Amino acid sequence: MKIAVVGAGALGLYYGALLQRSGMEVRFLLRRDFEAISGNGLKVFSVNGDFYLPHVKGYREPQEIGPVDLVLVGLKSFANDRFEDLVRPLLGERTQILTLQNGLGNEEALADLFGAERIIGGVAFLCSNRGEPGEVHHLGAGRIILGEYLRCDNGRVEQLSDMFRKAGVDCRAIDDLKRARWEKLVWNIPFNGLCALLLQPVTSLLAHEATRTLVRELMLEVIAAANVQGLLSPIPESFADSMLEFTDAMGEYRPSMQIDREEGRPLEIGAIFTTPLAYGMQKGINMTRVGMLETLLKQATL
Ligand SMILES: NC(=O)C1=CN([C@@H]2O[C@H](COP(=O)(O)OP(=O)(O)OC[C@H]3O[C@@H](n4cnc5c(N)ncnc54)[C@H](OP(=O)(O)O)[C@@H]3O)[C@@H](O)[C@H]2O)C=CC1
Ligand SMILES: CC(C)(CO)C(=O)C(=O)O
Repeated sequence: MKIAVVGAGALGLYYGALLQRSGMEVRFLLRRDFEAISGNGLKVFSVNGDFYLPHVKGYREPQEIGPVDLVLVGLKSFANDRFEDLVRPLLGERTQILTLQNGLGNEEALADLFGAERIIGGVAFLCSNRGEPGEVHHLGAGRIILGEYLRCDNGRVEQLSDMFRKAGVDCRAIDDLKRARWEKLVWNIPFNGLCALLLQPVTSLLAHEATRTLVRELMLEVIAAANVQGLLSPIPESFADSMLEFTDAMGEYRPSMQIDREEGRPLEIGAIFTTPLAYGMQKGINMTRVGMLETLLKQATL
């Protein structure tokens, strides 16, 4: 399988490197890291063992890559307005597009431009950061769940899961991508939002009764909005408690949105807050606390 990685940052470089190491032909669309990677290859520092790829195919323009079998999208969602320029030149008649971005609306944006039947979504439970040009740091986790954007035959998602598993990624196919996306938001909305706002790690929120309660209330709002979206099965309220326990075990973790704010980068407020709020409103659910958090984040990053 010939794969193009569009959005070759913390997530795209990490998964792309694993796929190349397992024998796939991977072509990376590079910007900041073009010279470093084209000249000296890619170093992966990983909790599962470091490795080095001396020869990596890097390109500055998608036209130089041409049509591939799979486009792996790892852009931050605020760059989705570049889909047309960056993805179109990579498409052949049967090219599949897999987005591993966080939040809602990414599959829809790709489907509107390139056709819904091409689109596959993946929810990545990964902690990776960029390093110096030519380096990526995998700090933990890495599991992916994959689902079709249109609910139909799951065959090709099973094949992609198999490809990721052969590359060493814990990966499985699921029937309800929409449910998986909302489940991830149950974590991302309170923790990414509050940690980015306060510039404090998850432990600060969990240590105090009042902020722990606020996190849980935000989670319950997200679950209520999720459960009117036509999921195959509802998300139980107990999911909020399991997410709190999961986070208790994470220690001083700083969510990606907090790191982005600390480093002065734009935040993915649209995909993680604005679009879920709109989907809730369309079905009559007003997530008031989530709306307040969205407003505060926008104010804080003006
Ligand atoms: N990192 C993680 O652990 C996880 C990330 N995610 C999600 O994955 C997505 C990607 O996140 P992450 O990898 O952390 O983000 P990064 O900012 O590290 O990577 C984004 C990449 O996109 C590239 N890019 C942006 N615009 C262009 C363009 N016009 N042309 C070419 N390349 C471009 C950037 O280029 P340049 O090199 O020039 O900066 C960068 O390499 C997000 O939606 C995030 O929420 C989900 C789970 C975990
Ligand atoms: C759930 C978690 C911690 C890992 O994927 C995450 O999504 C993040 O840091 O943004």
